[in-house]
This record gives sequence, structure tokens and C-alpha cells, in this order.
Amino acid sequence: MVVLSVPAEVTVILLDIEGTTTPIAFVKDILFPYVKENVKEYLQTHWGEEECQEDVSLLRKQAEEDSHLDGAVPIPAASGNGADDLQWMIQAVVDNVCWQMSLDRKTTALKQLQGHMWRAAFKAGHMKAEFFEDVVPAVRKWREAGMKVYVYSSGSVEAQKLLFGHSTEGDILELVDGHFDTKIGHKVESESYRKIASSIGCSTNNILFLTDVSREASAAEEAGVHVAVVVRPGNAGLTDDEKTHFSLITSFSELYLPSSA
Ligand SMILES: CSCCC(=O)C(=O)COP(=O)(O)O
Ligand SMILES: [Mg+2]
Repeated sequence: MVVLSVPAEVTVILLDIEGTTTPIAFVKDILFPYVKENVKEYLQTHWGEEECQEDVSLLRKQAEEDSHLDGAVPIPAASGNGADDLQWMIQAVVDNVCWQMSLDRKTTALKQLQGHMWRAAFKAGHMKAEFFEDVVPAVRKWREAGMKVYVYSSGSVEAQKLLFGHSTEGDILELVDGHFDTKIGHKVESESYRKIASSIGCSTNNILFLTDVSREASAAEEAGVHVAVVVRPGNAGLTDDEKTHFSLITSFSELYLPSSA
């Protein structure tokens, strides 16, 4: 087995979700279709609720910022003119959400609504999050060795907690010391990793970030974070340069912690 030695200065392991702890197929074939298929009904049912109105306001603000983009779908402000107006507005939100999802956008507005929609499905037991089989045993081992384990995903913190709280491995939320999402910044921006280190109370070089996306790995690396790119079935391929530049692992069991020897 290939082994990647974790530098002695690392005290925090920061985990991406999609393509790292969890198969991309679970996100693309289960989580995302659930949103596309149910968003209209969800909006119709929850429209009058404060949380839903906050989600719509955030989506509208995002739509304004996106107005220069090709194919962008605007969300009009409510005119208050009866049922037809409401249905028209709901349809605009549905179209906007579907447009964003067709581009796999990681906006906070989209991720917040998705998280709220998944909540009902997870809590009712209709969905269980999949984790690669090496994840839970490795995370337990790291924690026993004194490592802190954090999650940084484009999925909202609420959605992350749903996944870890309702997984095929049971409720594994207690294995995570904390969560970060795009509210701290985007995963392809190095400043996000500096902010995460500062929020945890460590230096960037105390963190090892595991991700499947090389642009995220580069951003983290630029901030001084140690990175390993995780190669899982179904993940996007890497270029030859990326394969040479980054440390690669195919399973969390390939990480060797000197402190756990
Ligand atoms: C709480 S994870 C849901 C997956 C998701 O919405 C997503 O965008 C995955 O992004 P990641 O940063 O985990 O690759
Ligand atoms: Mg990922």
C-alpha cells in the first residue's frame, strides 16, 4: 500500500466532502436530483415561511449579481398582485435554481436552499449519506492520535451536518470538530484557507486539506496549507502535471501519522 506521511506540524485535517469523503455519484445522482424534482413543490409549500423568504431574498440578490452572465435567470421582486404573480415568481425561482444547478454553481444562496430542502428528506429517513468505507475508521484513528478534524465543503454547514448526522455509517457528527462552508469564502480562493486557520486558531501549515479538486488544492497550498488530492472512483481525472505536483491518495488509510505509530 502507498503511504503518505503527514508532516509533524499538522494538527488539523480539513476534509472536503464530494469526491473525498463521499462519492460524487451520491451528490449528482441523489442529492441534486432531489432538489431539481422537488424545488417547485417545496417553494409552494413553504413560501409563507420566514426561512423560505430569506432563501428567496438571497437567491434574488445572487441573481442580480449574475445578471451579466450568459443565460442568467432573473428573480423579480414581488408586486403583491395575487396568485398569478406568486406562481410566476415561484417559477422564476425554480428556473434560477435549475440554471445554477446546470452549471454546478457553488453560490451560498443555492447551497442554503438545497440544505433546507434536504433537511426534510434526511430527517424523515428518506435519504442516508454515503461515505467511502475507509473514511470513518481513519477519522477515528486520527482523532485518537490527537488530530482535530474539520469539514470544508461548498455544501452549507447545515447540509454538512445532515450528511454526517444521517449517514449509512450512522450518526458520525461527533467525529467532526467543526464545519466551514462558502460563507468563509470560496474553496478556490486562498484567503478562505487563511480565514479557516485563523478561525480554528492555528497556522495554515498546521492544516492538511484533503480534496478531489486540484484548483482547491492549489488555493490551499498557496495559503501554506499542506494538501493531498484524493483520487476516488468517479472523480474528474487529473492532468499529468497535477499528478506530479500533488501528493495523491486513493484511501484515507494511506495517510500515515507519525504520532500514531
Ligand atoms: C453538504 S455536501 C452537499 C454537496 C454539495 O452541495 C456540494 O456542492 C459539494 O461540494 P464539495 O465542496 O463538498 O465538493
Ligand atoms: Mg469535492
